[in-house]
Amino acid sequence: MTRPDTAAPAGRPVKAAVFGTGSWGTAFGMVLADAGCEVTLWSRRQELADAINTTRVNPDYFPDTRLPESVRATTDPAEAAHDADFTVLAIPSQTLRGNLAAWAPELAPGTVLVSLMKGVELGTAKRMSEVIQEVAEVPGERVAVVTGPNLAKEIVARMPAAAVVACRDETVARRLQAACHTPYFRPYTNTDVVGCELGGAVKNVIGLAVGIADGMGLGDNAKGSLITRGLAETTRLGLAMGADPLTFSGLAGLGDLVATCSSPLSRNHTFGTNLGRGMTLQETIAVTRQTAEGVKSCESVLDLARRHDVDMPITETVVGIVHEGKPPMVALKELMSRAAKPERR
Ligand SMILES: NC(=O)C1=CN([C@@H]2O[C@H](COP(=O)(O)OP(=O)(O)OC[C@H]3O[C@@H](n4cnc5c(N)ncnc54)[C@H](O)[C@@H]3O)[C@@H](O)[C@H]2O)C=CC1
Ligand SMILES: O=C(CO)COP(=O)(O)O
Repeated sequence: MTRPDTAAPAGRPVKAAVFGTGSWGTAFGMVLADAGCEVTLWSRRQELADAINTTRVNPDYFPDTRLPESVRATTDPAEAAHDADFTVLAIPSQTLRGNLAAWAPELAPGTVLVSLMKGVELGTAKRMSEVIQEVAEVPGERVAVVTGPNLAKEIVARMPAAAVVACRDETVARRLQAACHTPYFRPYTNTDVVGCELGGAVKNVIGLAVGIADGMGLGDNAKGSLITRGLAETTRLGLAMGADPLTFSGLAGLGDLVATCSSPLSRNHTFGTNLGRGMTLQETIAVTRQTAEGVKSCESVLDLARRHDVDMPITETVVGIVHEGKPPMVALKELMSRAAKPERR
């Protein structure tokens, strides 16, 4: 594939480095390769990089999926980053700052940094694109976000999905859109980076809430109510932070929320279900082998809400259950007995 814009040198394929060889890093690396990019995955572990290079399979995450020939792996950040047009970050949100500080000196000049992460940093309440700009010292125009209803296990099976590619600079968004567009993966562009990132981070928290309700056996009316009111509180926060409210009725908002809240493949939903069934936090953490971002980000989302003076009762309830040991039944009673109010306020 030649580069999708005239600004880039012609004559070689688009190159992408993907830092993080877990579920989404591996799956998105496959999407990029299927779209014609040359992809280098960065892995923490040599055995995993070796396995990918020799068997074309990531045995830890997708043992039944053969990765395209144009995907290779390395543990050397400089080798992964070399000459990359896109540098994709797919690690747990709370580890981004430290990791990126180490990788920053190796980044290819002019590379576009792409966040796949759906979290908010604890302590600073910063979105991932803000952390990237700060640590890599790049302008917002060189930072993009890919988000939407993209459960990695379905993507590696090449099942159809749409997504959002967001960047303040629409030309950059279009370049990335072209670099990851395949017959099964349909990316739309958006310039509302704030809204797209908030949609992804808060849906994990609402996914936990819906999971808890499912685990408690509260039924589908409760689920529909939580999804809708969850979207309402996400939109309230977004408005306070300057996002476009329409973003939340799109793929980064409603689309992702519906997929997460209805799928047993969602780690956040499953985490919540286990809590709702009566497992303790420690037991639930022990059986969750992958990243469930909402568990940490519920606190940073609530922090953001307080900084912007926004009421987020479902997020507050999730923090109460997950981090303050509040029994789900007590939390439910509190949520249901809040003062009556109009729907749109
Ligand atoms: N799995 C999915 O379906 C989707 C995940 N995401 C987001 O992508 C991000 C990554 O999630 P997944 O790939 O699913 O997680 P994962 O748990 O499957 O993989 C995380 C990867 O990061 C690495 N890692 C863990 N701790 C690290 C550290 N301290 N330093 C460096 N590397 C570390 C792991 O070795 C692994 O390669 C999250 O923010 C998640 O919300 C977004 C869309 C879909
Ligand atoms: O973000 C996701 C789908 O788009 C994945 O959700 P989980 O992290 O809850 O598995």
